[in-house]
Amino acid sequence: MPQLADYPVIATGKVRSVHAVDDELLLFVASDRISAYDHVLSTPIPDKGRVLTAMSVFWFDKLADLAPNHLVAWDDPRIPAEVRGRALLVRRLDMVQVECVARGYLTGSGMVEYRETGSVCGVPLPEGLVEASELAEPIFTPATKAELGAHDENVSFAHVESVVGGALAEELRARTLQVYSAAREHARSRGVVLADTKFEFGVDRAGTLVLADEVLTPDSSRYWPADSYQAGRVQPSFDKQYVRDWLTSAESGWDRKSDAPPPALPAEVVAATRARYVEAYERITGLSFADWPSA
Ligand SMILES: N#Cc1c(N)ncnc1-c1cnn(Cc2cccc(F)c2)c1
Repeated sequence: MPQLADYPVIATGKVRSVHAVDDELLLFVASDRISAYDHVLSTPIPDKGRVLTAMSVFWFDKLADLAPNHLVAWDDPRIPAEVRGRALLVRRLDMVQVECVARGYLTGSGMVEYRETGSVCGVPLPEGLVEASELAEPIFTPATKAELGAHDENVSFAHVESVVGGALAEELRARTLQVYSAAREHARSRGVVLADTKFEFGVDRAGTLVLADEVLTPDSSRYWPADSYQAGRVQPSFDKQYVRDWLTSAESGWDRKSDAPPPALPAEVVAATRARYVEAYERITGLSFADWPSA
């Protein structure tokens, strides 16, 4: 049985990494680390990596007719036992260097840009929109990948065309909006608002556009509880609100405007956050997390 150390690291993020298995295959590993307020917290959330991996697998399968994806296997002897359940065997692609974001609601960096310019990524929007307003149609708001720790930079469609060419830019936009719309409809039927999401694509040897990275996880998307949705205020995050509320409470003793790193999370916040990740998975998939493989 292989060890994770046998597979050289080819990419690392705040909470995940990509390792080389052979010329054709990579191992995509999700950790239990959680980030909040642009900090990776010192306290892991048990099973977060497994829940997010299970969610990607569900969505890859659900959306396979709309978009070919890079998933090869999630339970395979080439996956080291130590990361079983939180690692995916994926095929190596030529990655497109554009963060493909779809937004059905106005929040985050989109809201900031709208307040300043009345548009997002050059897409003009109606006047009078407020925090968390639902958009009449979802919009493609691409970004360029920032260095580790910095925020991605929103760019225009014309910029994407200049980077990848007109045809591929149009295909990225069309596929991003198509997959977001299908996922959003399913999530809404399960009582969850999929406000926005970020896809990464690659191109295979045949020149086919392939959905890669993680997809439609709470780390790559904003999920809000539908029953408390109300435009005009910042919505509670389905998965991270307990962490955010504790970190900004007097109890934590932390000042998010300071340079100090966030304190360790209390056990009850960790447990409640783990439960929210499992709840998100089970509500969206209708499956039991207990059936998902583990180390
Ligand atoms: N997925 C995928 C993939 C693929 N199927 N083929 C080739 N390269 C990649 C690949 C390389 N880096 N990233 C982004 C990235 C950065 C940092 C950490 C991460 F986990 C992931 C994606």
